[in-house]
Amino acid sequence: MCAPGRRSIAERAAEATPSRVAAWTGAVGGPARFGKALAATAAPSHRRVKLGGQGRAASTSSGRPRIAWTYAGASKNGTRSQPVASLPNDVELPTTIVGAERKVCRLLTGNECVFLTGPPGCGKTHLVNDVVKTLRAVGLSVSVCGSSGVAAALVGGTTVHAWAGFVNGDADVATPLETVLTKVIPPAAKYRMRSAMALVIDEVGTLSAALITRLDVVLRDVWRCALPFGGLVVLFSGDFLQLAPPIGNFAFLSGAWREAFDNRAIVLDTHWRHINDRQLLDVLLRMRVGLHTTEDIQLLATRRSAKPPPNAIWLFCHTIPAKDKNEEELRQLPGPNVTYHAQDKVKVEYLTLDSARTLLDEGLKFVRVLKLRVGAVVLVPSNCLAGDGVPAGSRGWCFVFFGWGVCSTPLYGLSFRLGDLPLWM
Ligand SMILES: Nc1ncnc2c1ncn2[C@@H]1O[C@H](COP(=O)(O)OP(=O)(O)OP(=O)(O)O)[C@@H](O)[C@H]1O
Repeated sequence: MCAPGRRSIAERAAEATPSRVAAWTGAVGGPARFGKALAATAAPSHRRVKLGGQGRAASTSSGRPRIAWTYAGASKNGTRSQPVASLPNDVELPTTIVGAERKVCRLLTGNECVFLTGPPGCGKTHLVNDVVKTLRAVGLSVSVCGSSGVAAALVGGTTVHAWAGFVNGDADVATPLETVLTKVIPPAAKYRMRSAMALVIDEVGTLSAALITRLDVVLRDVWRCALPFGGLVVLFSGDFLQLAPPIGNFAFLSGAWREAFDNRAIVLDTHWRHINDRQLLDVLLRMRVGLHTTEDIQLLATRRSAKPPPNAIWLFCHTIPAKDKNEEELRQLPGPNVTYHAQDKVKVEYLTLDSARTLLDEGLKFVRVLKLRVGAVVLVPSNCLAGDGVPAGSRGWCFVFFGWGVCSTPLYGLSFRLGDLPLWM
């Protein structure tokens, strides 16, 4: 029962359902229905099984009836009576999407898990972003994660740990499962897991097999379904020939991985990043598989210099020396600092601004206060400007700062050099 004037979750879900989606199906159930889900393991081509519960038709302002989530009575664990999202059967993909994007979207909406891989710069993250955009546009609730804060930022998501509510980080992989389920994972995270129709994880190569296994068993419990990842359809993307997990075994050694993907993968093979430098691309591709030649090493050695040019990018293994170097370079530039303060916004109901701020600060490690000066070199860390033709990793420099009306934060302009063409932002 809802208090007068307050709308039920079913009504709110129905209103949030875009008109292009025929229905969201209610899927809740008690232990008696669990057997159905277990039986479904024998039919992998139709992986997701509705666990029962009463889908309730709710009409919207347009009068179109929709089916939305409902509760199906209380269970021993109160949170278990929360609704579970499930993929609609009849998702209609836009005719404009083609190629690999179409293939991945068709597999996912057909309840097939997808592992997307390929060499560096072949567009895995780019494709993941496109797929997420398309699936959301047709009304699916898609959770997006990266294996690290930076990987998450590139796909506009959160870390896997944050999404799953592993608030103690990797410690929650080793803690007994029952403790993690009952005492660690907050209700908000369980709600998040139950609300997702698809889960996307980019840069999965650096996650350990133990983490994948833990995620799998947690989702099986939260969804009350014995299928891999509880029946949640997943898109994992990454390249196992780039970085190994810092701790533990490769993710593909997890039993859940084999159950979800077997040996199947979609492999991208168009090289976008070094498209204009075939020689470097060949060296990198040989290094990736450990087949680099003496000539490759000699070629890379020519890039070594006792006196690096002023525009060289410095790489550090740790944040503190990188920050110190940035400060040092900034001090050498003339003119005053122009300071920018990050402004966080919350778009979801289950987070307060303060908790979102803590999550962003801890997870993404982006600076809260950024100081720049005219002449400072900047680097685009994500594909946020890809729509303007500026790929991730592009370098630019601040050439002027504008004051604008009564705004206290000045606008700034950047010039990015792409080949010989300066692009003014
Ligand atoms: N289909 C595409 N059209 C245009 N540009 C693309 C396309 N796919 C990728 N790119 C560009 O190529 C660059 C590399 O893409 P991306 O970062 O997605 O590759 P990746 O395979 O994820 O790389 P890595 O393995 O290093 O993470 C990006 O700048 C991206 O904008």
